[in-house]
Amino acid sequence: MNEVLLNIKNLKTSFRIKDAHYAAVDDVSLTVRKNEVLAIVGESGSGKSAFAFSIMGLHTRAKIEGEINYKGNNLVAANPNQMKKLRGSEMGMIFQDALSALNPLMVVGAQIDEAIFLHNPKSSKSLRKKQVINLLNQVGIPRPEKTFYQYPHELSGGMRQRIVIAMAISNQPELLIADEPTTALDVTIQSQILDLIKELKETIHAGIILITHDLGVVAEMADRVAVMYAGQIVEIADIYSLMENPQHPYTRSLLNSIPTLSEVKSDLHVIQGVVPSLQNLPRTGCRFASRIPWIEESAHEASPELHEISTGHFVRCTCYKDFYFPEQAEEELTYATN
Ligand SMILES: Nc1ncnc2c1ncn2[C@@H]1O[C@H](COP(=O)(O)OP(=O)(O)OP(=O)(O)O)[C@@H](O)[C@H]1O
Repeated sequence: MNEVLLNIKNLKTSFRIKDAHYAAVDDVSLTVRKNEVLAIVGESGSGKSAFAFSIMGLHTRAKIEGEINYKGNNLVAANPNQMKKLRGSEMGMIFQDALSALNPLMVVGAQIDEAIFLHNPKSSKSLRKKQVINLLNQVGIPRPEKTFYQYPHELSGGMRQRIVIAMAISNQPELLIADEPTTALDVTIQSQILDLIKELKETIHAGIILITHDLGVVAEMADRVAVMYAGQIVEIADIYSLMENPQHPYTRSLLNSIPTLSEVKSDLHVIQGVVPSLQNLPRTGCRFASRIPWIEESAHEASPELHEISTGHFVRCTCYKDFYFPEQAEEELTYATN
């Protein structure tokens, strides 16, 4: 098995709202190995970005507790300068919105050049130019020499996202975080960008955290998957176990929402509702209980833990054992009486 790159223990990221702190990431523990893609999935508001920003040291006002051990150093204790050095060199991030991640007043080649220069100030200009052209080639830019001198607004959304990826990998990061890297793109471009990220895993052997709300993307990309709900991991497993044997009601609902060509999926088997706002998150008991009110209260644990149901496959709370979709019970009843 590949070496552990990131070992996160009991991470808690809280934001101050009025007079109190509220945890958007609440007691998350996980590892990321070299050469693996760990996908983090969950609906909007489940805490995925807050988690990613905590690792990269990008929160300015949040209170961060727990440990983020990266190659043996706890990043929670690192100062802003140390984090700045790590970002863009050993750790790269691909943001959702390429346009706001790029400087509109600078040609894209110069922006990638700057990323390289920042971490290799002794490298010569001509060598850096060659590196930029190589990177542009690597991310599939058709005419790198021309694109070097173009401004972000002159490029399409897909091309801009490739530039952001080129910047993120310019110093061969060991850890790459991609936060919804394809959300803003159309389907064809989306699959090209995903292929590119897959290729990066092969070529730079980075550990990759891929954040998405799209389980279709996960199925295509991930080695392991962590499902987040209301700031907590509710299920974590390797991709096969998660897809073949999802257990947590939330994971089962998310999977049912993926349309497939071979199967007509029932809308009825998708749990309705949204993640509560930060101030309204239930902090005791099963956080998902209010979305599955038809499940007996006694099925939930008072303080839900992650249970290992098979090697490396963990599920939070005992409610998964008694869970059913209400219409499923009705369908089964109809079938039995016909
Ligand atoms: N700076 C902040 N101050 C206060 N609350 C915040 C802040 N950033 C995020 N939150 C809240 O924390 C919770 C988690 O947000 P986060 O952006 O991490 O979710 P997400 O799963 O990444 O969602 P999305 O897919 O929409 O990006 C949300 O309730 C959000 O409103």
